[in-house]
Amino acid sequence: MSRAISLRSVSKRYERTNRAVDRFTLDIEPGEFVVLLGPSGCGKSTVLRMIAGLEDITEGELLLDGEYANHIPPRDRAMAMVFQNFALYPTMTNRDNIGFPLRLENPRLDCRPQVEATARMLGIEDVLDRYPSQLSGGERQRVAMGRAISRRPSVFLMDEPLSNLDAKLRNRLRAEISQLTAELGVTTVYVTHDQAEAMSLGDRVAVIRGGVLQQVSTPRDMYALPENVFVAAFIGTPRINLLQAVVYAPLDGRMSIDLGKQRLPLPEPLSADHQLLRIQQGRQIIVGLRSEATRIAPPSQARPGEVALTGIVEHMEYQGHEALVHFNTGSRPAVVADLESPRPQPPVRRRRSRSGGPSVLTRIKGRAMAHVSGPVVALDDPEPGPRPVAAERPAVALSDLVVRTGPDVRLRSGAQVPLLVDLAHLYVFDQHGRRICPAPADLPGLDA
Ligand SMILES: Nc1ncnc2c1ncn2[C@@H]1O[C@H](COP(=O)(O)OP(=O)(O)OP(=O)(O)O)[C@@H](O)[C@H]1O
Repeated sequence: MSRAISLRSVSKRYERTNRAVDRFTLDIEPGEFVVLLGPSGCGKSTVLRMIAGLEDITEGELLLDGEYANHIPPRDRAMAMVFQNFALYPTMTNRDNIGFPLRLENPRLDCRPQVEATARMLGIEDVLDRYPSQLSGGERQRVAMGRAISRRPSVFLMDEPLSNLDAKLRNRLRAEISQLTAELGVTTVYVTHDQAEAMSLGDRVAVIRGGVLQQVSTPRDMYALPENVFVAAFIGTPRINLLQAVVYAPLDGRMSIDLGKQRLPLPEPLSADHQLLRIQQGRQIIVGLRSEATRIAPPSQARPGEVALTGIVEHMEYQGHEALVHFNTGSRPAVVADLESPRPQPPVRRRRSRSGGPSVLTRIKGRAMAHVSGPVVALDDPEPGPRPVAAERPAVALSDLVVRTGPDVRLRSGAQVPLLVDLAHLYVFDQHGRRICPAPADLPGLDA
């Protein structure tokens, strides 16, 4: 049996802390595999533990198969949990470890057939009579999974079960978990901070930041239509290029996006999405370009919808099957709060503000607070009103645009290279980080 799980505006407050989980709402279908994804400390494990009943819910409701379940003790929820640290009993053989939940349920049961069937499913029949200390990490995690599935639970809760394993083993076990949960048809909630793992495993992925659910979508939609800049930056490798920009919309001329030293002219007639950008005229926005949205080619080779830029090669990252070229286009990257490993930024040369601008301390405080809630994007020194095109700007971070290319392309550092940007793959986020292009589906009057 597999169950439906609903979290309705669920919050968790620990003593003397802000909400670790803040009004979290999510409906999980029976048999669905949902991944909770987010940076360290965002509240993923707390959500999982509230589903398991290991953590009280401060506010809101948990429903299991539509029934109010906040008060149900963990042992009566028919759920099994797998943790990152395997959590096996060292003095028991692996056979006894797998059979333990069965014996707990019914001490007189001969659990051997069920243990052996489970072990066969996981390919660990040969190690049943050894102890956990005599196993490799991957085998140990299989035993831990065996223990979780032996009782045929109605829900699997997995908290970073692969994070203690090396990359190769992780990939293999990932595939096995996917196959196993599909075969058993058990509702699975899986916690990870690894976006690649989330994207490859989940029927749906729920991205959390600072205890707040940002978006829940299929992996494909999450990549194609991130609802905000945080999701856009969290999903995908290499990280999406996020550039500070301003919409330039003269009454009598072509609309464009001013990236600092260069502009992206919007093709005419304007698409419905691009027309909506007109109301952003003069405001700071964030342009998102994934590494595959730009290619190295001269303007003469532009296809419909492509516009020209140039970039100076900063460095190349050879990846075997492809190469990533890091360009300086004279733009200013937007800084996304709360990502685990922000792009390294070289020191930015600034003029000291004499007119009472925000102090360094205020800016640091602002960014620290953004870890808990608030804006997902930090636009350094936002300048109100339209900005003159190609005006003198403070020095920019050296590399602001990463472009994916074939492995055989050879480029010299410092070379100026023509680029074509495919505007069909242009994302625009407003100054709060919300996606405005492609326009959100719930925008009134836009059906597609
Ligand atoms: N028992 C506790 N008492 C007080 N604060 C707690 C407790 N457990 C968790 N927290 C806080 O709640 C927040 C969410 O923690 P949680 O473990 O759910 O995050 P997470 O996303 O699973 O992080 P990680 O990936 O590092 O495990 C964190 O700020 C954490 O410090």
